Amino acid sequence: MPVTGHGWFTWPNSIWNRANPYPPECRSRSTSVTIDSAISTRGLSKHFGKLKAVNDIELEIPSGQIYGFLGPNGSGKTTLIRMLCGLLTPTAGDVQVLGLNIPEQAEALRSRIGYMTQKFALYDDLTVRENMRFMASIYGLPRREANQRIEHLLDRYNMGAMRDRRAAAMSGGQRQRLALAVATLHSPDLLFLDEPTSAVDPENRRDFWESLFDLVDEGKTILVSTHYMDEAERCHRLAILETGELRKSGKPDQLMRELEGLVVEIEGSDLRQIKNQALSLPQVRSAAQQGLRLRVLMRGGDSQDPAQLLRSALPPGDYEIKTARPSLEDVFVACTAGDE
Ligand SMILES: Nc1ncnc2c1ncn2[C@@H]1O[C@H](COP(=O)(O)OP(=O)(O)OP(=O)(O)O)[C@@H](O)[C@H]1O
Repeated sequence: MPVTGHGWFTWPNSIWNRANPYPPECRSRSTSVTIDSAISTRGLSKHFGKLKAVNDIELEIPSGQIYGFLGPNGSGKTTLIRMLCGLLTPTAGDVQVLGLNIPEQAEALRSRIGYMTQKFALYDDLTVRENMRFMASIYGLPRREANQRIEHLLDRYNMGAMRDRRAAAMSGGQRQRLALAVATLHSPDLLFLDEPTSAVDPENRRDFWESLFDLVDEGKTILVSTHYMDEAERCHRLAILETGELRKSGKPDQLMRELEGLVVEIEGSDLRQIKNQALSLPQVRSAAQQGLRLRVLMRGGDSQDPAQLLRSALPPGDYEIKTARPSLEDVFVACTAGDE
């Protein structure tokens, strides 16, 4: 039967089998990794010609958690994930994943990770069960074990009734569930999810995240890339990326707390005009309207209370100024060039 999808493990074996595809200057210098780290990188870089797609990234990703890469299009999320999986050779740096040096030991890593791409990598002409059977054979699962896993996952992800449906005839949310089932068929310790919710509606996104927390509850580690703030906020920890650089990392609530006192909301009429006036002040980093309010991020470093400062700096008018709780979007704006 002809297939139209692109399976991850159908990529050339040469990717995996090269004895040591790493350039000598970036072979692993250290083999020590703390027991709680699923992933550890030092000076990790990938350059495509002059473009620094990923530049000098240091990461320590704990096991048993959901770790997020938050960044806009082109910030290097996919490139980073592909290097961590051993699918792309770094230009420089050290990578350890599950205690293995990558890419040298990528072959040994292969059976311990699952990878779900934003396009879901399904075979449209195969049914749900055929997709699963095919991937089980690629993972090398014995027939009996494969059948048990397939039945378990069909049940777990509510796909029993659609087992004979072709992937092409499934909705976005159903395809997403199938892609997650396929990526976890071989019970990997570590899951890489590259923008897994970009093609699904909010309800399916919510269910999908619940499934991720179930997997974490079973001891899995999950690395997920996203450009949605609300998704990033669900992660235990995250790294904010921009133009291949790591701008900030930490727990979402800790990152938001760091901005406490610097976010101000203005409610009133003529918000577009107030926005321009606010942006002309040197203490204002950014201003963006959200419904009936103008959200203003201040630069900090000033001893005066930001709300008070704005009240005295803006011309009098029919509006109210209040300090607001920082959001992850504020964190993102504060640590990227999004305000410029
Ligand atoms: N094989 C390649 N050759 C040349 N440039 C590349 C290659 N792969 C990625 N890039 C470039 O590297 C940069 C980072 O791309 P990457 O796909 O990693 O970003 P991303 O954050 O995953 O983006 P998106 O959210 O759009 O998927 C981009 O400028 C991209 O064009």
